Amino acid sequence: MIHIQNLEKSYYGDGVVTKVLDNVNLKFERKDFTTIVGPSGSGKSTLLNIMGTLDSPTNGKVLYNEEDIFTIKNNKLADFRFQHIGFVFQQFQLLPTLTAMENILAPLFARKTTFSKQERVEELLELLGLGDKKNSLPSQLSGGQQQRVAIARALVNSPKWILADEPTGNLDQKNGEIIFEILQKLNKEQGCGIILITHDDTLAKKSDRTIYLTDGKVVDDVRR
Ligand SMILES: Nc1ncnc2c1ncn2[C@@H]1O[C@H](COP(=O)(O)OP(=O)(O)OP(=O)(O)O)[C@@H](O)[C@H]1O
Repeated sequence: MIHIQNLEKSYYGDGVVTKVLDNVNLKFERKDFTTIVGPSGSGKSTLLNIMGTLDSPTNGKVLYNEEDIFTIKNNKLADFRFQHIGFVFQQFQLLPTLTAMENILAPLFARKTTFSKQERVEELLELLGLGDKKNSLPSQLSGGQQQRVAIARALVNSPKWILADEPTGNLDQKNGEIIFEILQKLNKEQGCGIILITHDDTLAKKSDRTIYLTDGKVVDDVRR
């Protein structure tokens, strides 16, 4: 479970304080596919980045199974992220000079694993329908295929959570739906908790729960 308590994020500049997140309190369970929606600038990415330890709050706590992630020492934070969280972004963020297979393996570089890296990458390529693309460079792949490589990379260490910031934002509707269905399957069949930001209302309505943010505040929380 992820438990967010009294979360606040403010930016200070030119003598002005901008409150981007205002007293956010939420609990997330791994069984749910949760979407976060809201107008541009409402604080969605800031919230997800803080939940993923990519940014820090001004006040408040983020607990993973009761552990306050902002008390974890900096040198241990990368390990925490590696074990618990897979990130997926709108811009895919693949390394352009590495093949699909090498991109998927990148998070395991210089890490010892209890599983065979080669077997894991083959399994993921198969799962995401990329079996024939393992030696392709990102530039040789379509947007949908690049996003599937990015999802495989996020999954390589079997994280408990996937945090996805508009993963379908750069894709056409059909590819957006394919990506959404892959994430849905991961949630329902492998118990991977999904928290996904989207501007697409149709996709949001297909999720188990939608959190609505406006001006940094949770204004609605709908379960289906
Ligand atoms: N480093 C920063 N310094 C100052 N203000 C910032 C900084 N990062 C974000 N903000 C502000 O915080 C607010 C929330 O930004 P955020 O990216 O979280 O919104 P969002 O809901 O994800 O928007 P979008 O849908 O456009 O991606 C915005 O008003 C933005 O300008």
